[in-house]
Amino acid sequence: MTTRTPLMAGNWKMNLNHLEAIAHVQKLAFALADKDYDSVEVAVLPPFTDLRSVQTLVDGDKLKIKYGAQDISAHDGGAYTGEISGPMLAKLKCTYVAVGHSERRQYHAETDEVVNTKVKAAFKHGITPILCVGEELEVREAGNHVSHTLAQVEGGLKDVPAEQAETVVIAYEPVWAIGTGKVCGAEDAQEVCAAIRGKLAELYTQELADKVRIQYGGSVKSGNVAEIMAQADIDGALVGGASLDADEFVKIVRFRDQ
Ligand SMILES: O=C(CO)COP(=O)(O)O
Repeated sequence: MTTRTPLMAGNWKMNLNHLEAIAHVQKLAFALADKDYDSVEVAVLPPFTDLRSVQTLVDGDKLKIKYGAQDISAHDGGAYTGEISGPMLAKLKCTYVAVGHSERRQYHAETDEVVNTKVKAAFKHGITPILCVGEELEVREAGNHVSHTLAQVEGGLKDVPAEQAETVVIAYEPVWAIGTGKVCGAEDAQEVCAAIRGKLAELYTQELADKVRIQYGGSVKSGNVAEIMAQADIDGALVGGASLDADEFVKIVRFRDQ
């Protein structure tokens, strides 16, 4: 049997300045016990301006919490005003980076091609991409949610070799469930996550597909996380709003108690 350690990651989006970030991570560190980290990997994805502060705290206090960024430049350096490169994130010891979040696709016109170059940039610098995929409401209503999402998986992983792809994290986040309070039904989420695993098996091997962690994201809270995590192909959650409340995020990490 494959054992995939669940990954609970808090995507803070554009919330919490660096001082608030320190206070928030300290609260999480205080509340989480060693036994929590034994069975779940816990990560936060703060804004870029918080990363150095979070790194200093995690290093200084030897915290088990992991952290990462919300985006990465496709380029390693140069005249790209406003962008943050893989080497910069690697220097900050980021474990993860979210790539292709629907808000980047929507507001920054990120295509699957752009997302693919960012996935490759992350791997090049030893950072694990959390490849975000998921359909808009019209797509689901038209019944095309599976094919739409699988095309994003295939596009995001184009020409990514198996030895890298086996460590990718995929986050299935139906756009209509993000920040809306409308959680995707656990079985509906499972349908798409199982199809994503099937696609990975087709692109690579079943063995590789069985290793990859697939998260669900979209209005995850302590009240619905247990049902979501009970699904066979869901290996964690990418949590937006609820991750800004430390107590609530800790309850999500302890989904087995909910
Ligand atoms: O986009 C999300 C995480 O990346 C989900 O956001 P919410 O949990 O606020 O719906």
